Amino acid sequence: MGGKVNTELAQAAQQLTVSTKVFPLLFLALGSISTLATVWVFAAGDSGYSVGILGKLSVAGALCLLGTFALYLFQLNRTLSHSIAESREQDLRLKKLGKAVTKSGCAIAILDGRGSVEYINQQFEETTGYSMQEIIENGMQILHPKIYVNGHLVPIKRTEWLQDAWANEVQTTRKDGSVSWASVSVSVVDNHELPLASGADPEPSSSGKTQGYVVSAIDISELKNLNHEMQRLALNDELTGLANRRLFVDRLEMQLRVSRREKNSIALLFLDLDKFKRINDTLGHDAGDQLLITVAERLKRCVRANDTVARFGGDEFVVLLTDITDPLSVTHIAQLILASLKQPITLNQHEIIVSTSIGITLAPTDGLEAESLVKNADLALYRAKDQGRDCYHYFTEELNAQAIRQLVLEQELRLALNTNQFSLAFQPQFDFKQGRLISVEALLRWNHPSQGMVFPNDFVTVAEETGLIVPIGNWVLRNACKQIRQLQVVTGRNIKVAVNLSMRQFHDEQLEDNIAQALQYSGLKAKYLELEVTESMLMGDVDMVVARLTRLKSTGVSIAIDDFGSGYSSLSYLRKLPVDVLKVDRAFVRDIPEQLHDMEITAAVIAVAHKLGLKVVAEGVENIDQRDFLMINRCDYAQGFFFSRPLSYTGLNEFMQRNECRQKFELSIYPPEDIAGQSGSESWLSTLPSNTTSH
Ligand SMILES: Nc1nc2c(ncn2[C@@H]2O[C@@H]3COP(=O)(O)O[C@H]4[C@@H](O)[C@H](n5cnc6c(=O)[nH]c(N)nc65)O[C@@H]4COP(=O)(O)O[C@H]3[C@H]2O)c(=O)[nH]1
Repeated sequence: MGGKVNTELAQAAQQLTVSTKVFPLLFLALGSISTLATVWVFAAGDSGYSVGILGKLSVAGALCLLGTFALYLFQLNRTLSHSIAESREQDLRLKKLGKAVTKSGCAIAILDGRGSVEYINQQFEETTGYSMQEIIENGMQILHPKIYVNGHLVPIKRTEWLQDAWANEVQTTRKDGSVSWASVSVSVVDNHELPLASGADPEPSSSGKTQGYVVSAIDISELKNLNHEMQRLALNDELTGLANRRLFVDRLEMQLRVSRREKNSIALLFLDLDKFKRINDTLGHDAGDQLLITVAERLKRCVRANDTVARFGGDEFVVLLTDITDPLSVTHIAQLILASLKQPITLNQHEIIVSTSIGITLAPTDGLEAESLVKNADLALYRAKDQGRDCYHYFTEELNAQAIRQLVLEQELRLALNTNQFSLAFQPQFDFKQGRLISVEALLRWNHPSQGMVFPNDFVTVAEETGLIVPIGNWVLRNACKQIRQLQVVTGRNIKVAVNLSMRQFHDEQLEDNIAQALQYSGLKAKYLELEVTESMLMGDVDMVVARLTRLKSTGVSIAIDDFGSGYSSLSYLRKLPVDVLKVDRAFVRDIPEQLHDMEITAAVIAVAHKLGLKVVAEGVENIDQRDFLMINRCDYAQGFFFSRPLSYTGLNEFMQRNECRQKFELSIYPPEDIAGQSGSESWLSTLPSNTTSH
């Protein structure tokens, strides 16, 4: 705008110059014409005529002269009025500009060509807390301005920012010592931008000499704080304040670059609290949170300030140890962590002790990529857990090979499901009182194209981890119901079938629908289907478990607890659960009669289960002593190699046909009141075949 005003002023000045040059020329021309006319008249010699002409010419000249003068005055007046109007307008504009600067919401400072402050506006004073006088006297450096350079806050050099179009986010310190942030921009004022003196020519921009600087700043402290908070939330774990996975991986990548450059090692420790879920479920989430906070604090105390402790979520923590010179120091820190976390923690007035498992990997020895190192440490952690928890384990190539094998297994399992490679084996369960087969347990088999028969213990864990167990489990459910219903029709006997549920299936919201569909599709009545859940699946929030079991039972099926005794549930906990059958874990039956302790436990479990109105199945009965012990202790049902190995559908059919008459006979020799003290005696059971085509 200033430039336009200057141009207009220059034009007016030029007009005035032109007018003042034209007037004397006109005057001279007219004077010359009248003089020439007079000379010519005198030369002609006719004085009377000449005087007359001369007089007329003189009058004409005088009139012309007057006219021209009047015209000149008119022109001059117009130019002057125009200039006055323009200068008023410019004055007004300048006033407006001045007001805009003084009252601006931006903090504005005007500096002279040497960078000394000449003026700051009201907003500048309010934002910084300094008066104009203080800023003029001390300069901008009193604000301790800093900017980010390569991720670090550094003071701004004076020469750095006093240049045209400089713009940056600047951190300053207010008079009260608080820190603020401003978005600052600088404009240079050249001399050609200043109002021009009358008649002066505007100079080209390049040759303009710096007359001063205008610095304008907008306070962005709030925005910056918000940004900082968002960044904190994005990079830090909200609960513990530790780095989160993103920040950790960033730091890991940075440290990998440093370690490559400086040729030193780093270590990554992956931690998982043992049985954290149980603490969370029993003491509540607030206690769980408190525990995680305490663990975070303890971990920080175990490492140096420049090491990183992060929380990946849940109860997973990761520690990055840098600049390792002695590999033993990593073991030492792992031991320190194990010991530190094992110190008692008070939660909700309960003193608890947590242990942890740690997986360790080293770079560059085990890998050079952040992603693979995290994976390595995770694999090593799994191995530490497998080894009984509360310990650390280093990553090895064997672990890696095992992980690859699992990946292959996962792909093979998917193929197996789509190409019908699964089949079922059925292991009979006998009723001691009736002396007959009353039920079978359906057991999954995988007919691997190259490895032959594969047993569930070799693939169920991977199927569970990958979630494939859900479709595989549904396949088992449908086929078990279908084949047993078929067998019921063929043999005319309404035997039951027990199907194993996996953890994932148990929590699958579709399970009830899948059960209903399997029953409907097969025509099997719900009362002939039993679901086996393991003790470990029932751990946790008792109300939730009861609700889940109640929903399952509403489909009409019965529920058995498999491997009872291997977990941590008490018999009093059991009382609350709507279950029908207890299966005593094979581990207790195995050492009967050698282990007195196991015999006592088994007898106690049977007695209490009966008190709770539950039936008891003993698993893994392999010999006559075990059978007799169980009979004497009034166990209801038995299953094991002593009676029959798992059989194919055809094998089971044959088995049932063969034993029909014998079972009738055996019924009569088993009056419950006669069995006390009969351990080791011969009975109908010893006549059952212990060798049949097994599956
Ligand atoms: N040493 C010994 N073993 C005996 C004896 N009697 C039976 N067994 C074996 O013990 C296992 C009994 O099944 P489980 O405890 O439910 O244990 C099962 C069950 O937890 C799981 N499983 C089997 N089928 C399925 C299934 O369809 N779904 C799920 N989720 N898991 C299954 O795999 C486990 C192992 O199954 P299998 O290899 O078929 O092994 C079977 C069976 O062959 C005995 O007298 N001595």
